[in-house]
Amino acid sequence: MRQGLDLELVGLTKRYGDTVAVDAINHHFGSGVYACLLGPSGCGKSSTLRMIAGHETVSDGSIVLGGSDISYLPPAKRGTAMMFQSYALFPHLSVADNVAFSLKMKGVDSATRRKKAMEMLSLVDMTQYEGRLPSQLSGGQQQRVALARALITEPQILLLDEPLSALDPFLRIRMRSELKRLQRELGITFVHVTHGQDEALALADEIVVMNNAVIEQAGSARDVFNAPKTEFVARFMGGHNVLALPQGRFAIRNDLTRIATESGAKLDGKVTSVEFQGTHVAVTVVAAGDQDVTAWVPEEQFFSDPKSPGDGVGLVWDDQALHPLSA
Ligand SMILES: Nc1ncnc2c1ncn2[C@@H]1O[C@H](COP(=O)(O)OP(=O)(O)OP(=O)(O)O)[C@@H](O)[C@H]1O
Repeated sequence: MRQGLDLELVGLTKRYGDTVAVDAINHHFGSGVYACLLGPSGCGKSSTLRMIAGHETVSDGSIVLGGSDISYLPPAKRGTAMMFQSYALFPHLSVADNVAFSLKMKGVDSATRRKKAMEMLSLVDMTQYEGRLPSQLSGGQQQRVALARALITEPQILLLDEPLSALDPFLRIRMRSELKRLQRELGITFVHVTHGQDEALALADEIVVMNNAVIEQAGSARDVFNAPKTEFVARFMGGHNVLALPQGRFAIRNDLTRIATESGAKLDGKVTSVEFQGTHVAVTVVAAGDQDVTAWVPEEQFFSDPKSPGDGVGLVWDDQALHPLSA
């Protein structure tokens, strides 16, 4: 395992003409974390990643790796490596030559290149495909080659831009656990851009949620999911209701919102939809103030007292489950 370095973004800004794509963000990535930059399309995730990689110029602010300002270094001198969404493999080069490519550019001799490329291919379990061309590989295999190619430079930080988006759902879940394994084995920092909440929750030690060019919230996956600070984060992470109550606005998890079985409901409403989801039933209620509130009722409990659209119901929760929202 390599000794990692901390990565710091200080007032990092990206402007394209009049568009502010990244607006003076500050963040500290501890060494050896798996971090996900999560947010909707256009929020500035890729611009942030590309600035860290050096594929996009910094408009303002700086990128500091292990105490050194790398904002103006060329990509190959930063200690970072990037894996692209499209993998960007060279179609005319074999798997082994694709992986060894950056070493060739650096003038490393062919025996050392080959040895190193085979080590990297072994890391991603692809040694037997070393002689194939990219077009002779499946999407998942191409992705492994792209990973090996990025890792051969021994980066401190691996940057991944939507690395799983081209894979089918089954393979995506498999590759996701492989990424996590690789990161653990190498002990380096991974910064992974995604717009998938499930992907971020499954992978990340730390989730950085971006919206409109700024960081809305950052923290451990568990904290960001369990205690969203803004309405945007609560809605974007999913699995939450946003409640407007006399004492303010709050987020509460759907599974901690319950249908009252006796009197004492905190909100009354009418069922508008009932969806069976396997382990639970999602019961959506329109409550006072025309707000939609969804309770995930464990399936056995639901079927012992089923509800249908049009039924009047009460909603209850423990007040400790409410998280005040700042915006
Ligand atoms: N080269 C460019 N020239 C002009 N505007 C750009 C350029 N690249 C990105 N933008 C704009 O900057 C904003 C942020 O884009 P960015 O690609 O960083 O977002 P994103 O969160 O990665 O989105 P996506 O998930 O769709 O890739 C968007 O409004 C986008 O239109």
